Amino acid sequence: MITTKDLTKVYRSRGREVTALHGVDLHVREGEVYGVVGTSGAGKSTLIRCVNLLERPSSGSVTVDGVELTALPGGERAGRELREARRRIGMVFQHFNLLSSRTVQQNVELPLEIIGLDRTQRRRKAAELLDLVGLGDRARSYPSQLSGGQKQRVGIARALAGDPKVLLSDEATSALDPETTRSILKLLRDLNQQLGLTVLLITHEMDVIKSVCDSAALMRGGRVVESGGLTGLLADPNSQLARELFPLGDFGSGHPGRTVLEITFQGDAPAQPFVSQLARTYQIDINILGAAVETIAGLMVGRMRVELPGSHQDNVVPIGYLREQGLQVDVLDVNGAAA
Ligand SMILES: Nc1ncnc2c1ncn2[C@@H]1O[C@H](COP(=O)(O)OP(=O)(O)OP(=O)(O)O)[C@@H](O)[C@H]1O
Repeated sequence: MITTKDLTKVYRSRGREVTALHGVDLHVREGEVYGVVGTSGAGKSTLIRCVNLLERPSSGSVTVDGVELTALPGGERAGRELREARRRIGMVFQHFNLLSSRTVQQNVELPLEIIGLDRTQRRRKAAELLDLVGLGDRARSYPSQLSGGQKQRVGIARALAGDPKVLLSDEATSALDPETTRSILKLLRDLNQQLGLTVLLITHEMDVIKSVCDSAALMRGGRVVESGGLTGLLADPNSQLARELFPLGDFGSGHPGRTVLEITFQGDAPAQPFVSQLARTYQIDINILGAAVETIAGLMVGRMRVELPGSHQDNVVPIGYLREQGLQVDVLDVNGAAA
């Protein structure tokens, strides 16, 4: 649904050049919630602004819903085709960007006025959208009379006015408290499911990725350093995103002459029995160094670090047994890294 190829953005101001994006390839599938995470200055805002061409990339291409936006004419002012394509891309902002002199309903009607809908159609559509975001009873309020979460709901209703297939969210929950953040993320998830909306969001919070995203990309220094579906990333022992999403903590790394395993299980895989089954089957003492269970992307994921007597070679058969149970098993070296 959204593809960027070799996207590069160089800002030039007062003789200085900053390369904010270095050849970014991103692929967001239809109907998924995709999160881009990274620390400040990683290039997230630049990336999301390049996706709807609020910012013109220096090179590379952006395709949304089959239309290559970067191939459409438009310099300082967007041409008609680009404006049409943008209408199918909604955007929500960290600071809501509502007009304070307009009521909630008038804010939602604004993009409908630009499209040229008449008054009756605008009213009907705005009322539907406000109902959808749970603010049907606040149509006549002004933004200053609303809480942060309610303002963001108005921002979301406005973003949906052009019946977009794609919603871009630029740190939509960063200005909100944790409980309001949860309710806005739930709303985004509900809209994704009810309307089949594809959502691309940027955030600096791993919790946002964990609670709402199907896929994620990690950005650093203007580059995507890792990306993929969350379940796949969690099964990858070398994934840095997975470690940040699901930190195991410092459980220690065992003793020389013993083997440390990291066991990851997902969904319905039994959390406990495999350790006792393994101990019984092979008559070995198993030392549990640590364990954690979390719900990520709606899926229960667990990880356990255990220590077995003997070297890796001595434990080839028990390790094979665990893998036969459908468990992801990684043998850690003495420093705790996957061998
Ligand atoms: N308009 C601009 N002119 C010059 N440099 C810019 C401009 N916008 C962003 N930059 C620079 O580009 C780099 C990436 O910035 P960007 O805002 O995309 O990162 P970010 O990951 O969104 O960070 P943050 O979360 O702090 O907004 C930074 O070095 C920033 O200083």
